[in-house]
Amino acid sequence: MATFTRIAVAQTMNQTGLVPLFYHHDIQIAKQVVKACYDGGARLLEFTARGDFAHEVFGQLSLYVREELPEMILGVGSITDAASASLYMSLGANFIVTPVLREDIAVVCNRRKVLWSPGCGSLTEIAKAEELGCEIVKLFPGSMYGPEFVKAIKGPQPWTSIMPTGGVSPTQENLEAWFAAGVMCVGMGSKLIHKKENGEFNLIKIKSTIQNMLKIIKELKT
Ligand SMILES: O=C[C@H](O)COP(=O)(O)O
Repeated sequence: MATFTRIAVAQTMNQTGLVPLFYHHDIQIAKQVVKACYDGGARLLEFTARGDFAHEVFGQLSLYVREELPEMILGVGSITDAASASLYMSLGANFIVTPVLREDIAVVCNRRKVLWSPGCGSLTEIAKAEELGCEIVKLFPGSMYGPEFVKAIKGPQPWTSIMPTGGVSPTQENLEAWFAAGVMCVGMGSKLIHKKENGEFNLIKIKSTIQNMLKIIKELKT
């Protein structure tokens, strides 16, 4: 089960403002990426459960994080049904991210008091998610909507906490636009979890990009 409460997860999302996300089928490589993110200062990580046997990799990763990086809050993404959400919570997921809003997922996560963040793309979906107990909605795909969409939502609903994901980039300009619009944090995958020309993850660049981003986000949040 989760080792962090949903309140602790939400607070860390708010404090650090960043949720890196990635998937890899090889546990050794997955561990290296998580460690690089941790060394860069990230304290949340979403493992996107997109491959066959992803739950087996996640289970091992979850044990690794508990033993070696106990301050890291490991969650899971790309969850599309309640059974998968339950499986990953049993494997230690501290938060559940989903590409779409589904009531069955809300029910099983609320039952275990695990934070869940559903992909939403309209004010109606956001309102429904909040009625179901959602603390932080994922605006997905973020770049298709953009910071102006967030500003428009925060007008009538200043209480809404938003995490754009999909197409978010680590540049100062992009981060400034999102945080000025009022997002709580950003989710970031391909533009952060860099690969080298040979296809291997560039762990040094991942670490330095996160260090740099966290500085920028901290300034934008103060
Ligand atoms: O839900 C996850 C997104 O597909 C990640 O998008 P990204 O790789 O553009 O950050």
